[in-house]
Amino acid sequence: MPPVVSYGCWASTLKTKNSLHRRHSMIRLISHFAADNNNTPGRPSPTGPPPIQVSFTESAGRGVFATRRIGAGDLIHTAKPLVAHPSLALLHKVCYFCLRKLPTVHSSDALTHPLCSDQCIEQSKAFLEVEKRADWSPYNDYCRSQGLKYPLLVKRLACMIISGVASSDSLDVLQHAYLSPEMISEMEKEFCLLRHALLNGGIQDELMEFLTKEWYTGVLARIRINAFRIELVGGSYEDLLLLASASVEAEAAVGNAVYMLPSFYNHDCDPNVHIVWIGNVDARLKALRDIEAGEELRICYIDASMDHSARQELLFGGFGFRCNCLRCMSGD
Ligand SMILES: C[S@@+](CC[C@H](N)C(=O)[O-])C[C@H]1O[C@@H](n2cnc3c(N)ncnc32)[C@H](O)[C@@H]1O
Repeated sequence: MPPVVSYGCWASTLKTKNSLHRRHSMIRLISHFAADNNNTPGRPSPTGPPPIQVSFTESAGRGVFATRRIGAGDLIHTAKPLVAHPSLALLHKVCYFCLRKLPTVHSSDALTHPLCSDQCIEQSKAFLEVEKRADWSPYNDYCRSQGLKYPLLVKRLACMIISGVASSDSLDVLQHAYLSPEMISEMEKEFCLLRHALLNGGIQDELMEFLTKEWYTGVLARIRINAFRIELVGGSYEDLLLLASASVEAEAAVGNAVYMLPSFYNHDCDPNVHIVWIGNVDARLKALRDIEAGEELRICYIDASMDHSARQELLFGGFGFRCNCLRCMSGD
């Protein structure tokens, strides 16, 4: 198999402290992913690691590469979110933890935090204990009125950190967006609402030391580039109805989530991999065609049926890059 990494590039970048940190983070990321994959039913290879690795690309930062041949239609790996949150319009219709359409409600406070199973109750217990201490209506109302969805992910992450189930640097390894001074000052209001909600909920100062404006904007800058909008597919007729009613409320997605490994997939307007959500927020990465060892795996961030200039505009506006995929280079 040809090397997928330029070793010259590794040698020079490894000299800096930053890149050492990056490399350690990368190792952490791969172990995180391996653990996740081994715990997931229906994993692609029960005997070995998934057929991918994260390495540097020529012109799009880090990317995901095949370590062996992958067949069309193969499930490459699955991924659980680092953080997820339902759309505000569907708060009472999907599980507050895994975003599954609610079959039955098991939790005692079903109206504000409906959960779909004992497993979701267990996994959300720690951050919900923190979250339930605060009154979130001003924060949620502000997000609703401004059409903001990503601050909800920051709120959940903050509650996870305070409860001890996540660390304040858990998203640091992800690429961040450039934020203009205007964008940063627009975040002031939501940041203050978040801090006040937690302070008024009696959270001790020492548990909130991480919650600075810099932390808040840094997390949002990463979420902007790396969050996935979750649209469930392949479910029942009721799923389709749920999505239909959601779009009437101008919220087609059941929620948003950030993952570790899927965040390293670069974009291509003619992708060889797609990401799907069947039933809940757990992501499944599947090969769209045969992929050779050493080939980069890419997903499509946007609607690939748009024309060249619309795609370029959306990618530049939303993700801050000019797409260099073969399709764009050919002017298609
Ligand atoms: C979700 S991240 C993908 C992983 C990223 N390359 C990294 O190093 O973490 C998205 C970013 O990757 C880069 N990128 C992804 N697809 C690209 C493409 N087709 N052309 C140029 N840059 C791309 C852009 O900088 C974009 O903002």
